[in-house]
Amino acid sequence: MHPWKRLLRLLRPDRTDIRLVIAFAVAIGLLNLTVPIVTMAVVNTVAFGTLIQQLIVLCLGLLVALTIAGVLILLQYLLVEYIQRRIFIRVASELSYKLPRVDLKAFDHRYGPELVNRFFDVLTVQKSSAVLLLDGVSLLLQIGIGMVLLAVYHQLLLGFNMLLLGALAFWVVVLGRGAVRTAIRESVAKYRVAGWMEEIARHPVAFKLAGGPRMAWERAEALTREYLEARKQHFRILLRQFAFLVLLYIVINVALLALGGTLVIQGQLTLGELVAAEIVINLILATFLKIIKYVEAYYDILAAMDKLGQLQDLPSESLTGEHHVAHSKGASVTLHSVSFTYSGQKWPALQQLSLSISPGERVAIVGPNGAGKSTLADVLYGLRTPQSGWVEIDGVDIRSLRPDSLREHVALVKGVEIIEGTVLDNLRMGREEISLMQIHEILAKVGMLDTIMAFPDGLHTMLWGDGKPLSLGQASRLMLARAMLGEPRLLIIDEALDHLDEQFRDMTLATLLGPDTPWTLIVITHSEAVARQCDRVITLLPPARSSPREVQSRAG
Ligand SMILES: Nc1ncnc2c1ncn2[C@@H]1O[C@H](COP(=O)(O)OP(=O)(O)OP(=O)(O)O)[C@@H](O)[C@H]1O
Repeated sequence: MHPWKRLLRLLRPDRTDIRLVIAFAVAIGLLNLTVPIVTMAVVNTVAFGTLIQQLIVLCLGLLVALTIAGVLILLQYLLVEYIQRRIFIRVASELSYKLPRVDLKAFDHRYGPELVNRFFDVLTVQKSSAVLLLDGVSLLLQIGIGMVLLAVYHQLLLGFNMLLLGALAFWVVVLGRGAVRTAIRESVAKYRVAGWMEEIARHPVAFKLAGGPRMAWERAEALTREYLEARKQHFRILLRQFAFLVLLYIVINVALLALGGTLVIQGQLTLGELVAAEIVINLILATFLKIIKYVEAYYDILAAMDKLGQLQDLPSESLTGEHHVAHSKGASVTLHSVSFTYSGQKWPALQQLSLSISPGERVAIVGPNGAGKSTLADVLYGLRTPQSGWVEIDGVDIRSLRPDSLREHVALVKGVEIIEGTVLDNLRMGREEISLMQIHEILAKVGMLDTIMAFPDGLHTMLWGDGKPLSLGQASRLMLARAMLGEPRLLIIDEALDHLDEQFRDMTLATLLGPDTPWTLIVITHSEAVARQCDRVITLLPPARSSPREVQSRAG
């Protein structure tokens, strides 16, 4: 979608306020016209030596007009402030609704947090739209009204208007060609620099390697060069547009003084009219040199909309489908010839995989790196849809279920995903119905209760995105506790137990395998000791590059 269309869509809910801002700008423009008109009247009054009372009346009239204009300016300022706030709220709420629902494949080739940096462009949209609405509109009106006024003074000045309009059209269409494209390219380059800085901060240990700082510097330098090149291209267009405005400013100034003077000499224009016309012209011309600032704001806003569009266009999971209704303990799982290939990959990660897991069964999935174990977990959790074959949970094809409904029955523990918040926030994850008693119980079961309670703030201890102040093993146990709290009917654990020491692993396993647990358990692991404790071990082999693979299964 063109950034312009995106902007219109974003501003649509504010259209009434925007119309008001424009209406105010028209009124302010008209009221400001009283300045040249009164000046003309004063010049004529003084020239003909009329009474002082007339001067007082003129000044009072001017005072009233300018006071009304002042009030309108304040109201306009207020409205634009509200529009800015609403833009922020709308973009923030749209994205916070969208991001948890984004289809995982959107992040296969892009790093999500880096992509989300584009949210900061909402500030550009806010600031630039304020500048354009407050000053840009009145500037255009000032030019428009000024031109009408000039046309009223003399038909020769009408000709001048036509020339001016032609010059402006040339300025926008010809000299401005490619400006939106270069503005977008500049902002892409800007994000690449920011993304690299983020990458350095994200890998503090890797960049402490002997060559790390040099690599960080060299890549930053290369990306900065790319940015400068993109900025130069954009600036070239701005500069040529600005140079044309300066030229126009000089030519018009001189030509109009000469034209006005000639008309006065020929008696076709009064002295007062010449002075007023000069004021009007100078008003137009003074705004001329400022136009470039607004044009740059306009290009920036479109580039920002393009960036925000990258977030708005992220594909979402479909929220259609049935709600899953099943109350039995433990879900059954069946895979029917499931094949899945990542986009851009030549070979499948899963190839014609068939297996069946009974309700309440505890199954270990083992296999070498790259065998497709994590991909299988993603498929079962509804994060990825097989290109062929299908998966049944409780005998229901998961394609016909709403993903959120499926995840009320299925939980996946994969990696360490600690969010910035308290321990309690991290455990509940919005499920306010989970009681403190349940939380204490589950923390004790994964051997984390003493650790958490030893922190001065206990359950209210703040955790940071990287899991600090928890160790990797502690954070993994917190992830397990988070999943178990939801009492899923299918619990999939992707290597989380492999991070634990023997004591905590056995303790957690005892909880996971306990006779009263409500789930069917799938544990993906590289640990023989973990696999041995399960009812059954399924070995996944890397997909044969030419023929369907075998699934080996043995009792645990
Ligand atoms: N996001 C992705 N995009 C493209 N290919 C991927 C992606 N994720 C995994 N793969 C590929 O899919 C195959 C299976 O990967 P998967 O992570 O499922 O293996 P795994 O058995 O879990 O491995 P490990 O034991 O190392 O965790 C691998 O060949 C991998 O390169």
